[in-house]
Amino acid sequence: AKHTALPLPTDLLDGVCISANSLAEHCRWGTRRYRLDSETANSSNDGKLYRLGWLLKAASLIDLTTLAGDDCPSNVVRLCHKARRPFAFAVLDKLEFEHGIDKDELHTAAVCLYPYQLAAAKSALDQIGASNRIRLACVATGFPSGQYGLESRLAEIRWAVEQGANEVDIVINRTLALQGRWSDVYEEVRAMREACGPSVCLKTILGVGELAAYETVYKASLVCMYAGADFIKTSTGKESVNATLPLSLVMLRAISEFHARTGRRVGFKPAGGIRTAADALDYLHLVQFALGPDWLQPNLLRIGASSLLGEIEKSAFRLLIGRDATAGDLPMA
Ligand SMILES: O=C[C@H](O)COP(=O)(O)O
Repeated sequence: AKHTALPLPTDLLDGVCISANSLAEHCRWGTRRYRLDSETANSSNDGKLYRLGWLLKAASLIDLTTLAGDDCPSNVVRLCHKARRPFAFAVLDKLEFEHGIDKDELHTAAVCLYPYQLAAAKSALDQIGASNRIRLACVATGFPSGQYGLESRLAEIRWAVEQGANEVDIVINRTLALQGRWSDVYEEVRAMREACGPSVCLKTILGVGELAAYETVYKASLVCMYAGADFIKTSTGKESVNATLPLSLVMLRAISEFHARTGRRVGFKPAGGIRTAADALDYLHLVQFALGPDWLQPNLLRIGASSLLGEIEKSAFRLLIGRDATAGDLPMA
């Protein structure tokens, strides 16, 4: 069951103060720990398997995204196929025959699109028998700016749900957040929660790069969770600053605070600018450190990314096949 809104405690946002130093220290440490260099990974079998395991985990958490003005059914259908078979056949065969991994179990968590592309994606996923494995996510509410009247933003959500979206990624109204009008942010997100209905997953995008201060990111995170968000998401990918480790840590601390106060587990979705395999592993580590290993599963963690999967595929190819992939090795990338 998806979350419902809870009343916003009146003193919730009083005295919030976040030290930039503690965030920076932790994020530097996190980065060092998971960046196995390719030499270590190639020379030691343990290092190789360790890295491979984390790469497969990262791939399984991706919301494979296309959000371009020139999206058409052709690239949307290819994206759905890629989500279902994320790696080249040479990689899948090695994983199956040498590591006992069932290649049917390897796929991304979701595809994420504009609402207009939902019909094409839904029919592609149905056709390849993947609708029960890969979630159909779409952005809504005047993405990416959110600078539209509430009624039209709510109508977009309803239309997306009618088109078959299982998950809706809304943007919060950054104007209200920057003005500190938290009860208005809460009411808007609560209305969006209602527009999704009880079975559609609501992800709230904060647009952290536009929120100006760590405290604002923390408060926006809490307000969205009280309003019924199932996930809080960093960014649209369209701001000039998107996901970063320190801003993510602020959101993870808010998730932890919310969990302590209410017993509810809310998911986290870093998105925007996460491109390399090492970036992805940094985020997995950060989440594991801040919230524990329970959060490393698709109902509590997603990575929103358009090009990351191709980089993970190249890393997996190098580890398993022992050379760099050429364009012909990765036909659908
Ligand atoms: O939600 C996902 C983001 O829009 C993707 O951003 P990206 O293209 O920088 O990976």
